[in-house]
Amino acid sequence: MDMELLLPLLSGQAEGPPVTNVMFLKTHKTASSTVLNILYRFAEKHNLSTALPAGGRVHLGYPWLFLARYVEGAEEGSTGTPRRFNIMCNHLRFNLPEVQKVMPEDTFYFSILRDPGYQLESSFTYYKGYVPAFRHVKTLQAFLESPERFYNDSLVVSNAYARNNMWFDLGFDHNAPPDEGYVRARIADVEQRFQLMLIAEHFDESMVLLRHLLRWSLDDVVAFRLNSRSARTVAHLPPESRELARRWCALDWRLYDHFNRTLWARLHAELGPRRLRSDVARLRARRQELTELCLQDGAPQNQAQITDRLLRPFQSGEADILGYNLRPGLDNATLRMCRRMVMPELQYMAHLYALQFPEKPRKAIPLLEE
Ligand SMILES: Nc1ncnc2c1ncn2[C@@H]1O[C@H](COP(=O)(O)OS(=O)(=O)O)[C@@H](OP(=O)(O)O)[C@H]1O
Repeated sequence: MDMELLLPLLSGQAEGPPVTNVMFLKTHKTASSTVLNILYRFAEKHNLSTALPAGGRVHLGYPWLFLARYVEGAEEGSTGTPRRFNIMCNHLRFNLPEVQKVMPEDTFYFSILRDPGYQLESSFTYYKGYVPAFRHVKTLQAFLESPERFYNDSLVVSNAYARNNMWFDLGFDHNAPPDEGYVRARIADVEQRFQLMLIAEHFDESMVLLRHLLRWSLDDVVAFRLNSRSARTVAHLPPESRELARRWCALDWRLYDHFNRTLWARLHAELGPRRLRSDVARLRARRQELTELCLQDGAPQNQAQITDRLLRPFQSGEADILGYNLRPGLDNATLRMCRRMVMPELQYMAHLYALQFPEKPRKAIPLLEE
């Protein structure tokens, strides 16, 4: 008997080649940069094409609804139709017909959600000076006590980060009243298009299911936490304020609550509790191994501590965004692998862009040009 053929079955891995056409809707402040790193690494490893922002841009037209022309090289397809890509994962506001112009028909669609009680706090710190609704209020608690004093719903686009940001990213009206029929209809739309919605609070379980559905290897979905804040810049809201945040972002709360429940139902249906436990344990053990192999001090560092400028993450608002130093003395192959795991989003995007479009001017990364 050919053991090679049996191996996927024995390890519980679904049969068939890995899925290589993938669209990830990168929502905001939801652990989406960690997922993007996973997708960029997969694209590079398999020499896949990625739908990258055109020219000097760093996202795909956000916060405007996505258009195919925001993608570099989309217009270069044969017979007048846009070119198709394997992987799409940069920030965009979802607009299915335009996404379908650049992604193949058999694309796997997925996204990630986070409890708005935490997502909004992360957003407040990160976008404090940028979002009109946050600009003139000192704390999120003060904002949540009387949001109508600070929030002008006619500033639809610039205030998108201040209310129901995930709903907005999905392309819906984030100021709509949370009426039952409306909410259910939009959730049904998401269910119809997206094969999977990950949950940031259950990141490892989410990765295990993603890996199973995409038939990827364990290392493909092992990642370090990217874009996290130092403890100093995280505000711990009291439970009442968290509740207010969930009420203020009622559309996001309904979305999150629904997909949190369906994630667990799917984990049990697709994997079962024993396999889930053992897969999560394997994922964590492998991450621990790679932490010891790759990272100096095994923990994230702030901007000033990161010695390699190319590994410094973009900073925003009042958030102190952390990155990593690599262990010195790594051999070339290990260094290459570890470097990609800690490379911040903008730098990795510029790197992929240069690989994919060698004839075009390099993407300029502002924070690296001091
Ligand atoms: N693996 C994992 N599990 C759970 N949470 C994680 C993970 N990776 C990143 N994070 C947290 O996600 C927050 C950053 O989100 P994003 O990368 O989506 O931000 S961004 O919109 O791209 O700027 C940021 O949250 P805050 O620290 O609360 O700001 C990260 O700490």
